[in-house]
Amino acid sequence: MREFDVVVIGGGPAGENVADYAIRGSDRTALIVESGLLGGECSYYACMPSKALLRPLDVAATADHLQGLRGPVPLDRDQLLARRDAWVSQYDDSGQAEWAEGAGITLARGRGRLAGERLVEITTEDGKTEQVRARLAVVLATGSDAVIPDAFADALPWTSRDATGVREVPGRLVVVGGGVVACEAARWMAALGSTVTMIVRGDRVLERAEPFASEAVVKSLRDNGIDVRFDTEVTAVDRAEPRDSGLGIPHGGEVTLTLGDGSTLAADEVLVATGRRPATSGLGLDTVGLAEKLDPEAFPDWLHAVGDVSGEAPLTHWGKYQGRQVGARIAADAEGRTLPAPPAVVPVPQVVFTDPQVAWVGPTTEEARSAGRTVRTIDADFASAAGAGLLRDDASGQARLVVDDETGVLVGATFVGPEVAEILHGATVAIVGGLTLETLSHVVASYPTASEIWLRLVESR
Ligand SMILES: Cc1cc2nc3c(=O)[nH]c(=O)nc-3n(C[C@H](O)[C@H](O)[C@H](O)COP(=O)(O)OP(=O)(O)OC[C@H]3O[C@@H](n4cnc5c(N)ncnc54)[C@H](O)[C@@H]3O)c2cc1C
Ligand SMILES: NC(=O)c1ccc[n+]([C@@H]2O[C@H](COP(=O)([O-])OP(=O)(O)OC[C@H]3O[C@@H](n4cnc5c(N)ncnc54)[C@H](O)[C@@H]3O)[C@@H](O)[C@H]2O)c1
Repeated sequence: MREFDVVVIGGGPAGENVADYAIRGSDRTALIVESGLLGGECSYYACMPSKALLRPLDVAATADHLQGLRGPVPLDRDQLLARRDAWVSQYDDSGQAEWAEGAGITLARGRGRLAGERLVEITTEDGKTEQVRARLAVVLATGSDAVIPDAFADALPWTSRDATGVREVPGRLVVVGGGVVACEAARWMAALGSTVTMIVRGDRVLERAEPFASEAVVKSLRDNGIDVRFDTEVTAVDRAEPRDSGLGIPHGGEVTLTLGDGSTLAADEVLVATGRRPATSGLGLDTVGLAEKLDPEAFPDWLHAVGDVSGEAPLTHWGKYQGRQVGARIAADAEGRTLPAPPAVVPVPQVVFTDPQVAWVGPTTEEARSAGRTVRTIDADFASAAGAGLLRDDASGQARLVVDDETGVLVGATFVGPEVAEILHGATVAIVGGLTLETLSHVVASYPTASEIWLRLVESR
């Protein structure tokens, strides 16, 4: 039986990081078991292709709103899809496999499952099985799967994989959901030529963001011709000849959706963007006495979970952080070292690549108050900073800080506006560092950059 110090099931960003950090600079060994493409959902079907499709749209929207340039910038659909294909390396993971080899990580192609204490069974595509033993640790890093509500299952709807991997653009597309996938995908699908209707069961999109962020995104989706319908549910779905026609190609004939008020809506494809669930099925958790719903508290000391499967924030950067933390801990334990304690607060940042962009870190006002904190908010018009106004002629948006009322310490921040993705990190640094507004008043941003929004915020305190 082959033995490794660390065996990781799942080679997405979280799994790659944990393997790397557990062995780097040592003679320890690590195995990653991967059933799909090394690099995971993020690299081929999620973050990378979606952002490859969205970035040119951002640049075009900016160019269309800059006096001195003659717009509108035309979109070249084939070239946009070719850009996506380049960013997913034509769905070829040999570059990632080379990286793993260079990092000293062994790769096993196949599906992994626990088969007892420190044991992992690998089943290859041709049905062969092999058991391997982990001397130090087994790490679950299998990611998450798209949730498809029962009413949609027989219609073989598109999931985010098809939207990011789009090859044939459906004429009429219904997007179900009002979360991050729905808002981002509606945007690039409309730009590619679909007539998009968004069906949102609640009364706002981006439920976890500050309400002003949701409002700004809805306005822009509507300005881009997207029909956003709130408080609407789908009660039945019928499809002519559903078939598995392949990634990014409509999965059959016309789809008819029956809505809560009894009306119907016809479309050429329906994209289900109703959340994701940790990929724990078939992982053999029962072989070590664990339930399929992961409870890391119940884990034996040799077992860990990182990334989406852990049930924590389903974001690549968070999974990578977990991977670095767990990997470093495995290395430190093996070497008898003690790691420095992490900071008291490590908040999760999130960027939504809509137009305007939405970026936040830490709790929103409502989240902080429901958690029993006494906080106050400080708001500023995003365009009030000269550098923000210079980004594009129609620059607008809002910035909000959530501040502990007693101590003046920053606990959360939200930015809505062009390019705010790149402003967010300052807020994350300030929160991890426990900075007060008083200290932030000495943090000088260059003129004229959009970062001067911090000055406007601090001045309003
Ligand atoms: C459309 C979309 C866009 C997104 N955009 C962003 C973004 O811009 N920024 C961001 O931070 N996050 C984004 N996310 C979220 C991000 O994709 C995930 O948080 C991230 O991929 C999680 O990484 P992971 O390593 O936990 O899992 P994954 O990336 O899902 O990787 C898990 C890997 O495990 C493999 N696997 C599963 N089961 C087994 C098994 N039993 N044996 C062997 N291998 C197995 C899978 O094949 C896969 O390769 C997006 C998600 C979607 C759906
Ligand atoms: N830019 C980014 O960082 C980025 C981009 C895309 C996805 N992601 C990550 O991927 C995760 C999954 O994204 P998502 O948009 O699928 O999930 P989500 O949790 O963000 O949103 C799900 C949406 O579907 C709705 N919904 C849930 N069940 C439903 C049902 N049965 N019928 C109708 N509507 C229903 C919810 O009300 C919500 O509006 C997110 O949590 C996000 O962290 C991140």
